[in-house]
Amino acid sequence: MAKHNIILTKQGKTVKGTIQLTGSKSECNRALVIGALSKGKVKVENMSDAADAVTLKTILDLQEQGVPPLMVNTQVVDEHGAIIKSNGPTITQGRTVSHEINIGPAGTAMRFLTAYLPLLNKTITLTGSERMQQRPIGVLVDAMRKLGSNIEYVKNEGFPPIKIHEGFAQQTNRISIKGDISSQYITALLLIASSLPQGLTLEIEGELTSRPYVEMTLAMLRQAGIQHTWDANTITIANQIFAETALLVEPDWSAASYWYSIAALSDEAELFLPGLTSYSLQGDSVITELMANFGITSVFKDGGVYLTKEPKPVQRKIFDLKECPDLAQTVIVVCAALGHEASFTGLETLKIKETDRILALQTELAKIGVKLIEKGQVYKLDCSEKQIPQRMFVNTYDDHRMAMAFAPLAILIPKLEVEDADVVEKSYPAFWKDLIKVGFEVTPVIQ
Ligand SMILES: O=C(O)C1=C[C@@H](OP(=O)(O)O)[C@@H](O)[C@H](O)C1
Ligand SMILES: C=C(OP(=O)(O)O)C(=O)O
Repeated sequence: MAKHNIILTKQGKTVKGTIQLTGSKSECNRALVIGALSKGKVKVENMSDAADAVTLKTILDLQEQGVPPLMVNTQVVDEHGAIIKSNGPTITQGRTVSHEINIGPAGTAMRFLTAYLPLLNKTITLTGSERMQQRPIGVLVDAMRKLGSNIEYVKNEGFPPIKIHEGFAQQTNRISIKGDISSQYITALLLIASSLPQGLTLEIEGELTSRPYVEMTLAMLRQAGIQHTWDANTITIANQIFAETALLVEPDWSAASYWYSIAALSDEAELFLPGLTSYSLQGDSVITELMANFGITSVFKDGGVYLTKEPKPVQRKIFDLKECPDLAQTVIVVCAALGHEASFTGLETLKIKETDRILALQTELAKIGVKLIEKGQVYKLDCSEKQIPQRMFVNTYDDHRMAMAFAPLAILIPKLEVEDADVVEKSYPAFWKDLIKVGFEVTPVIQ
């Protein structure tokens, strides 16, 4: 697909406005899977516009209607394996041996479907973008195999695509799972736990990364009528039925983080983000505390949050981002732009996200003369050669957060060109339109 670049400019260093953010991709993806598992008893309110959530909804809806998943990828083959029909929804003859779902770049959806689809007792191949095929899934596949699912790797051991064979019979109700690679594996298993005939006890081995996302899962399950116990490193969910209820998807705090960086790089800011609360299920609401270090005050009133900026010297030297990995780019770019030489921990999982985010940050920050130096578990910014150029080209590496974390630099850099502007659709499709609302100019680059 053709990539469209844009040039961002901003006159003046004041931002004022009201921005209605779309629903949280994380909450929405959970609500959609819970809705599907409950067979419609649990409704989803405030569906997110995030492309990843829309894709997941489309796939789940098609499954429910009994239509082959993502019809464009459906193939019907004869008994010798020859393709006799593909790309069509109306399959009336032949043996349907393989439906293929292509989840694109949606990591959370990939992981949730790896746990959910085996319960449907169909043979389905689950694949994703080129990058998705490099993002590990082995820990979750191993767990699903132990539970009783027959899954094989289509290309590389431990990575998508995977082929899920029909015929699931629960073999055990106790699984031990590594906690330090991705919390999404744990969430995926917790989501299906109450639908398993014997329920599930998960024992988390080692450290648990991205813990607030697991807490979000359990809180949403509880809202949907599913109880759990969590003692030390063991979470248990018995076989239970869902309550008749609705899950309300809150606005996305990860998306809000870019408004915090815009405020942090401005001289003056008055922004209102409706719908955000201080008691959010999203761990990324910690951005209010992180950005307080940069002089941003968050006041919760009128059903949302007001942000104001008061210039102040940044004191905090160490940021641990283990519980909020999606804020890493936001916070690191702001520190770099302000020349604040902080250290960061908890970045271990960044290398397996939409891109290797450490490498991407290092490459792009070098364009403003800033180094992000790895020292064991700690990353340190060296801003000694920082310089703000007149122009900068931001490579985005198919990563929405690279685009959105670097966009606020347009407040300091007169002409900021951002590669592949559509990349933001993954979680925040209205991002560029929202920037225009507060006075940014967004000009498409004619290629
Ligand atoms: O469960 C979720 O909704 C998510 C968990 C996190 O992933 P990891 O657990 O892999 O860190 C986060 O980075 C991702 O954007 C969304
Ligand atoms: C890591 C992310 O998403 P996912 O893992 O769902 O692709 C993200 O949104 O930053």
